[in-house]
Amino acid sequence: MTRRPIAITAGDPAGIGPDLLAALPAALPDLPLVLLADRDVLAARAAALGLELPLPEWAPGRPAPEHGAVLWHCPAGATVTAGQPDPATGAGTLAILERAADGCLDGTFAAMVTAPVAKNIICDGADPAFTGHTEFLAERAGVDQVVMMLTAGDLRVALATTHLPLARVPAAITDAALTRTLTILHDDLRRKFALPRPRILVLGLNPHAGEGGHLGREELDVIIPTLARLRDQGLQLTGPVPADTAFQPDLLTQHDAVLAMYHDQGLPVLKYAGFGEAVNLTLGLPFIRTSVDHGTAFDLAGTGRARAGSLLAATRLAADLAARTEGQESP
Ligand SMILES: NC(=O)c1ccc[n+]([C@@H]2O[C@H](COP(=O)([O-])OP(=O)(O)OC[C@H]3O[C@@H](n4cnc5c(N)ncnc54)[C@H](O)[C@@H]3O)[C@@H](O)[C@H]2O)c1
Ligand SMILES: N[C@H](C(=O)O)[C@H](O)COP(=O)(O)O
Repeated sequence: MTRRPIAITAGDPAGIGPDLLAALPAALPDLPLVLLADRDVLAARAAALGLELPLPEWAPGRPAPEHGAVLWHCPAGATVTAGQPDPATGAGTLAILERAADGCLDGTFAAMVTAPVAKNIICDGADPAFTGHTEFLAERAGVDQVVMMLTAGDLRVALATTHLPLARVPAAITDAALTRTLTILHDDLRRKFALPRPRILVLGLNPHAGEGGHLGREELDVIIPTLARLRDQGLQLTGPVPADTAFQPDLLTQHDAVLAMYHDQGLPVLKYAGFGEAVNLTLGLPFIRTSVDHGTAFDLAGTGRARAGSLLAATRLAADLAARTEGQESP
């Protein structure tokens, strides 16, 4: 088990993040956790849910807990009402992400786990260019490319493009970007998941993987030649295969991960298979970051009906990965 604490970020203070954080200390008493949240928001949500939550407070410079949870108070920046998002809290939400990422970069934290943010609320209140944790953390860590991968049981789905308007996806699938994505995916499956020769199933972009060029040329012009070159370098790649028939048990059991070309090609299948228990990971960062598979669910904030399964799974996976990769040059 990791001795350094894991940072857990609260996400949008009006969403279900604080509900889930309030339940975490009792659910995972053995793990050292630093919860980054507004103390009043967390206390109010715990009270609404009938949870006991007297958490010791922590701040950088103080001894980190070896087990159990502590709170790093991070002001929300506005009065918070559960279920009513407010762009005035956007800057506070981003400041939490910065603190967690910087703590991972300087070695204070073994990993970070994120509860959901609302991208539009951050765009409206703090940073119009914000598109998601994935891209934000890549920039904060100074890396040019990362890979979003979600896991649900044995199913792993990674994405070649993330939070991009659909109209801009084809142009983003270039030889350089695909090469980088597949290299990161291959390396992280080896290092983080102990798969010495990962087998990756790559989807086409167009219906029927382009039907020999009659339904789109991206397969012929970019994906097929890139995969051929990477196979020559030793990567085990199948495809590009038509996305509509790729998610069948026979094919999936022969592969360790699927690479989808865009967000809504891969994630609906993954979330159908495991919504509520799945975990989102960012590969290619110089630290471990996991997250929930769901959004802010403003309709459920403060009601007690938010399920905590995905946050628990994300926290356990972060702890396992931290223990597994401790001592490696880059996790
Ligand atoms: N990890 C993240 O930060 C993340 C992930 C996805 C979406 N989002 C953001 O969340 C916001 C809302 O997105 P959305 O409405 O598409 O998705 P959502 O996941 O918030 O909600 C979709 C449906 O699932 C339900 N649901 C979600 N989480 C649940 C839980 N833990 N337990 C029980 N039911 C749950 C909701 O009540 C809703 O009916 C958007 O602004 C989006 O940007 C953030
Ligand atoms: N694409 C993710 C999903 O659908 O679950 C979600 O938007 C979160 O992405 P970030 O971790 O980049 O915020």
